[in-house]
Amino acid sequence: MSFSTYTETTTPVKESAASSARTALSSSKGGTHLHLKGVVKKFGELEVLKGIDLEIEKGQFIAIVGRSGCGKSTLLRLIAGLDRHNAGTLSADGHADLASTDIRLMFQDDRLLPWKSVIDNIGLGLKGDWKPRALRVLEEVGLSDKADVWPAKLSGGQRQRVALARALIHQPQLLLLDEPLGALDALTRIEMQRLIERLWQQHGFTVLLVTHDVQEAVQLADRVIVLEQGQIGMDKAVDLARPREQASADVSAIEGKVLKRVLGQ
Ligand SMILES: Nc1ncnc2c1ncn2[C@@H]1O[C@H](COP(=O)(O)OP(=O)(O)OP(=O)(O)O)[C@@H](O)[C@H]1O
Repeated sequence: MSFSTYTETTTPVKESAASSARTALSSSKGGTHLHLKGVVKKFGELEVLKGIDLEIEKGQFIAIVGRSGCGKSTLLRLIAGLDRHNAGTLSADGHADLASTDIRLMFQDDRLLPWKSVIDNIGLGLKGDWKPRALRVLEEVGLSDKADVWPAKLSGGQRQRVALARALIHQPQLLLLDEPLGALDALTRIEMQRLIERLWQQHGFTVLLVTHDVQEAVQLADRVIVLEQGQIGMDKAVDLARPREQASADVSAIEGKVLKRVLGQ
């Protein structure tokens, strides 16, 4: 995937024509969206990803968990096109690269520009009459009244909502979330989890969420993938009705299995 087709939510340098023209994806799942085959990533002598094979369906919510340093962020960065893999292939919708897929990436650090208002952060890099769309996505994330506010005046949770809005305005097909809720307090985190789930259900984009929180993974995802030592150690389907109660027996049972695997027990 070339850098020209990828824009981080931090630096949305272009408005993708494909994105504007594309109607919202159907929320129905089906068909392979993302296909990774034998993906290897090395940093010098260190082989971080050792031949990842992964098929993700359109509209699926995937959570990636695993011990610190197992390669979760590296995998996301390869899919985002921020880094190059050493071997294997990554393709989307049958194309030999990810060039035709609109991908947005969101980090734990919201990376808002402090010298721009909320709405100007959302419209960063966009051309034409983007303000009505920016106001719409702000409404979707529950911040209609914050359009003209400086980021410094917002709470951590509100800033992450703006970061989400900044991704949403591009109508992404694939949303990559790298520990986006890691720095939030427990209650704000739950609110954000619900928001992400609702937006995913409404928009139908595919989500890859990297998280350290196994409970969060099981609560939100259709599949939880455990990365261990650069390989997929577990690929667990979570076939539970939504919304899922944090403390429900079903969630806890799957959480226990995944946690065991993460801990290598
Ligand atoms: N640019 C880089 N140069 C050299 N080594 C790197 C680079 N990026 C990551 N690594 C190494 O690759 C391994 C995997 O890193 P990565 O950030 O993908 O792990 P992670 O699973 O996301 O960890 P964490 O959960 O702590 O965020 C680590 O050993 C890390 O030090």
